Amino acid sequence: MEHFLSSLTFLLTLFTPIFLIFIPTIWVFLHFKLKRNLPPSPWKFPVIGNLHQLGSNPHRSLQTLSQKYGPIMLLYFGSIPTLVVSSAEAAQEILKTHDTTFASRPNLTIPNILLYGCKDISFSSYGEYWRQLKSIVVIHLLSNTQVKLLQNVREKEIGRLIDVLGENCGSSVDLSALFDSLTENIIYMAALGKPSDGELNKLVKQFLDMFTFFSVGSFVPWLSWLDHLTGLVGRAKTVAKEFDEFLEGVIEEHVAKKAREGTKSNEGEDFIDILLNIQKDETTGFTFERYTLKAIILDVFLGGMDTASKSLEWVMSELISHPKVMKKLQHEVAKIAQGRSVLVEDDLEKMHYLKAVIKESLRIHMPAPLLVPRMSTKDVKLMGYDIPTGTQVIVNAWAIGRDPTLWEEPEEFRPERFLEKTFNYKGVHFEWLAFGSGRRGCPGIQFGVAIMELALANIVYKFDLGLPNYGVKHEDLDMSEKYGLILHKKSHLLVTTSPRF
Ligand code: HEM
Repeated sequence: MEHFLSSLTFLLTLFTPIFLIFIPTIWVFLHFKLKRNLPPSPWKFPVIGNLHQLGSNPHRSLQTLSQKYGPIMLLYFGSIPTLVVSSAEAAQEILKTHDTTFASRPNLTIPNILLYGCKDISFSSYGEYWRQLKSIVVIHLLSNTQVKLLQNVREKEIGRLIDVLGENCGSSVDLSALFDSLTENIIYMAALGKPSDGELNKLVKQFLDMFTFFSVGSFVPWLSWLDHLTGLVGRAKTVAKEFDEFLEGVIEEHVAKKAREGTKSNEGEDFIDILLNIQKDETTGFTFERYTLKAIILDVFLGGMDTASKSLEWVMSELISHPKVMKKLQHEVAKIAQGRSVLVEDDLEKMHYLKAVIKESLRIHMPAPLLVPRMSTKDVKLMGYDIPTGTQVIVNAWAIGRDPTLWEEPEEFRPERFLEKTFNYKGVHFEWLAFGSGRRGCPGIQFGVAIMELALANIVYKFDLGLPNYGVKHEDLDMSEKYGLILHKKSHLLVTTSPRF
């Protein structure tokens, strides 16, 4: 009995403090958790959360879910709480009012491996490192002046595309593939100072493809070993190593050339030259390592490669499906060309309808329909809801671009609506977010738009475009989408061309 009592006393002495500390803590935790006003959520499965609800076209599935749960909803991508925003008002809260709180990026497996531990601009966390990189890119690589300096590269490559179309008049040509080569060539020349070749193309394609693979570890961290088991991590490491060796080679070539020729003038310098200059110049205030330089170049491929070409593919498909719009556009460009054989960049300023056509196409077919995911870095109150730190945020810009409360007959391709609106590309109008907005907004707008406008103007000026005679009417052109790194057409756009003069 005495032994029993002493054991009891011992247990009470041990557990009483534990109860006294833990029970109130658990109570406080539950109280606040239950009291937190979280956004509405659909029912979720254990482990995978709501991932099964994303389907093959997440922008569409999320739009459908938002029609039921509202413009701010909380989903779980595996164990990662993910806020999905589908109205212009909510997007403004994220991208403007609370921009700094949502300016970080989630930690994802593939970008981590491919981009030197996310040491690039697109995926690095918000902070001083990212700020420096973004300034370098905005001031030195993608500024208006720099984009203007690349005018001859664009004109040459677009001239080549026009020649191919001219040589193939009457036969079926794969316009999607031609747009891909056009942007590839321009990006390679701008970034590396050399034209594309088969090997490099293969490498870049492998690199971009890696971003489309699903990594379990990004969403269910305790299952990250599965990414090793499936070979995903191994494959990503191989691609990263091959690309790194390639970039090292190109950078060394640039260093050797500079040592041979000295710095005569800045003319004709590519992005690697410019970055090497900044790295050497102590007065710029930027110090960075070799891996940062390589990560920036990779970002140029990542951000620039498919965005402009797939946007051109969509806009041309819309024009072929809407002959009246095509005629109106051809009328505008012909009036400005006044019989000259080619249109140059100075002509573009006056082409208001052309700009409206491109904006309308970007509204319906946003290349990055869900922008790039962001992450909250502190607790914040958003439109009455409590959003905890570490929540991933997805802005469904595609759904906002088709919101019937913002756009009359949103499914209709009607460029005229952009003649009435004074929308620019900079993301200050939250109902149209093709390039994102705020601190993490796209720095490549001028670069991308310059390619699209000049290519489109010259193609429609020189040629009438039709569909190969397979019995498909222009209004029945297949417009199905394929979701990927960039939203593109499921089937390539095959066309026939005939000269207009
Ligand atoms: C039609 C052309 C393009 C479209 C539609 C486009 C669209 C976008 C979008 C939607 C974002 C995410 C913005 C956000 O999260 O708010 C983005 C980010 C970015 N884009 Fe573009 N882009 C285009 C061209 C380019 C080009 C040509 C480059 C570079 C050469 C580029 C480089 C980047 C980079 C580096 C970021 C990440 C910015 C950051 O995280 O701070 N983009 N782009």
